[in-house]
Amino acid sequence: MSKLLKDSNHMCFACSPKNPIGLKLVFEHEGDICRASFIAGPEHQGWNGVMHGGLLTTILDEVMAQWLWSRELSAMTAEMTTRFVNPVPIGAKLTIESRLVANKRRLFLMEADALLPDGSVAAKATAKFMPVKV
Ligand SMILES: CCCCCCCCCCCC(=O)SCCNC(=O)CCNC(=O)[C@H](O)C(C)(C)COP(=O)(O)OP(=O)(O)OC[C@H]1O[C@@H](n2cnc3c(N)ncnc32)[C@H](O)[C@@H]1OP(=O)(O)O
Repeated sequence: MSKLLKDSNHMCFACSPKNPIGLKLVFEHEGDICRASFIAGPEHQGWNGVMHGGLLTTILDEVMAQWLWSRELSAMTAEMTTRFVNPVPIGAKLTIESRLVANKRRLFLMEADALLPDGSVAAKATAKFMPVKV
């Protein structure tokens, strides 16, 4: 296992429990799905009452990255697209799920969905991750 994967002092904005301004995401794995949840507070908004889209993209990115990390695959996001389908109200519990779509040559093609409490889609992302040495 890489040193990075074992490093308990990492300060990842999205996942480190030690980052004072971080999102402190926690992940669970079920079959081929990596899942996290997040409730945006007022400090996470862009438009009044609506979660900032850049932050939503950060979370989608992270949940895809964690799918790979959990399998000890070190890879960085090389490209990512987010489709914002519905606004995310402040205070609504989001469920974010990622999965591998394909492993083509050096690239991992990933996708992720952010779901609102009623199961409707808030946002969908696709991304290409490139393996890196850590
Ligand atoms: C405790 C820890 C917790 C773990 C905590 C986990 C934290 C996760 C964090 C979330 C994830 C992130 O945000 S990661 C951070 C954001 N991402 C980054 O900073 C990445 C910055 N970019 C890079 O470092 C680089 O560009 C790489 C590594 C992506 C690729 O560089 P490279 O390895 O030198 O590769 P390069 O020569 O450019 O390209 C190799 C081949 O791939 C192709 N290629 C390159 N990019 C693409 C692309 N987007 N789509 C298709 N093809 C591409 C090229 O054309 C080339 O084809 P050919 O000529 O071979 O045919």
